[in-house]
Amino acid sequence: MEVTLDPSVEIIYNYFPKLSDTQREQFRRLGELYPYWNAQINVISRKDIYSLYLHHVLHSLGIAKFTNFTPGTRVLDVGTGGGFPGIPLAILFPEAQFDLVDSIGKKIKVVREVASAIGLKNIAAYHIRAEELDEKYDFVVSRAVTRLADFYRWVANKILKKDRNAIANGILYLKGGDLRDEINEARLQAEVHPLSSFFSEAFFETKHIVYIPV
Ligand SMILES: C[S@@+](CC[C@H](N)C(=O)[O-])C[C@H]1O[C@@H](n2cnc3c(N)ncnc32)[C@H](O)[C@@H]1O
Repeated sequence: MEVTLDPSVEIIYNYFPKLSDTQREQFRRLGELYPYWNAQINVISRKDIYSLYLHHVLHSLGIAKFTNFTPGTRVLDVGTGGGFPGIPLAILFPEAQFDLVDSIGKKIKVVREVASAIGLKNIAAYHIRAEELDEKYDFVVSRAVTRLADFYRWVANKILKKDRNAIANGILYLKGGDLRDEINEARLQAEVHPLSSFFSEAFFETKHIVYIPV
């Protein structure tokens, strides 16, 4: 399906200038695959698909400006929807291993189709509720799923004890808006990092990464 995305994939290349040819091609292909799949199974609002690279791909990669994932790191993306933030992160960190889960099966179909079309080998996608998952990971990433207090209850027991990265294992949650109430409600020791310190576009002025070491 032909749609003109604004901005184009160049915004990803500009913020991540060291990508390999394979990674550049994988990011470019997302601009064809998501409009195609989204027309059949809604994973991004119809209007927002034009902002795929800014609102979805680059937003997901905010986590990669905050931390790297060393080879062998295991990452769980809870409530991944069509694959955000999991798919952009799996492209960027081909030697880390990503499990993407969602409670809606048809969204997982989109994740599998996109991952397979771009030859992503470091992803597995499962139709399962986060609370039912019985695995452990170095990091749990997520965007826009539920309030932090509930989220923490779902995933705190899924974090491996032994750290293998520069930052301690834990939760990396992409959030917008005022977070103080949510963090206080959850009684968590959380660090809030504004994405505007990594990206200059106005979209990121209200966006944050919440990092909760577990
Ligand atoms: C607003 S969407 C966000 C999707 C994606 N993370 C994104 O940012 O584009 C929230 C997603 O969380 C999923 N979800 C909600 N509760 C869940 C649970 N308990 N376990 C797994 N997925 C869940 C929903 O099915 C939905 O796809």
